[in-house]
Amino acid sequence: MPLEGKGLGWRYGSGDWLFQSLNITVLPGEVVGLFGPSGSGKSTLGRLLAGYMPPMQGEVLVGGKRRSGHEHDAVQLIHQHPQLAVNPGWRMKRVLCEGWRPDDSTLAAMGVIPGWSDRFPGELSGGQLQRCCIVRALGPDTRYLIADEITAMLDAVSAVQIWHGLLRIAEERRIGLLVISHDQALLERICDRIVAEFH
Ligand SMILES: Nc1ncnc2c1ncn2[C@@H]1O[C@H](COP(=O)(O)OP(=O)(O)OP(=O)(O)O)[C@@H](O)[C@H]1O
Repeated sequence: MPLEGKGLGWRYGSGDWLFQSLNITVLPGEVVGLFGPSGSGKSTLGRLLAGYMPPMQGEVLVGGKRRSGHEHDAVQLIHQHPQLAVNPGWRMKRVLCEGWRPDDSTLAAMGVIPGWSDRFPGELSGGQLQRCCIVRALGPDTRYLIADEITAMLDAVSAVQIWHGLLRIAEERRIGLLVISHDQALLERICDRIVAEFH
């Protein structure tokens, strides 16, 4: 069941179109990089594919079926800043279990340790919190993950650990990844192919 954007178009308000007639496909288990100039609309495209907002033109299909605007199950989006993606007043055990009850192997693969359970998000580093956000998004219904600059703010060691764990899980579960990044070297290293321009 592919994730497909067909003929997608978006603009904010009455501004110029960020993109029109844009086609993109991610297959199960495929790692696709999305590279483009700053402000070209990569994050916007990610939000459309994840169902955060309905496209102004075109459609998003999962397994050939058109999705409505508010389904977040099969396609999950991970943001650059995990601090903005969690409730700061919840302890991590509650954050982690927001969508599903993570199994031990997923927690271990992403390096999430039990000692963090009673902490609040503000008591974890950015990299630790990002790992938790990734685990939270890897519920049993997840087929595609949109990773929007998910390691851009992390040190190289944390970034390598996160990609190592995530790519392993994605391969095992045949989850398709759309990796949005400014880091061309990273994309070349981890992606099966790179979509470098909007068309
Ligand atoms: N909510 C919004 N209202 C108005 N304009 C917006 C909104 N969100 C984004 N934009 C504008 O739309 C354009 C595309 O933004 P977007 O974040 O999708 O680009 P991007 O390619 O991901 O950029 P970057 O690589 O810098 O993160 C930018 O010019 C941005 O200022």
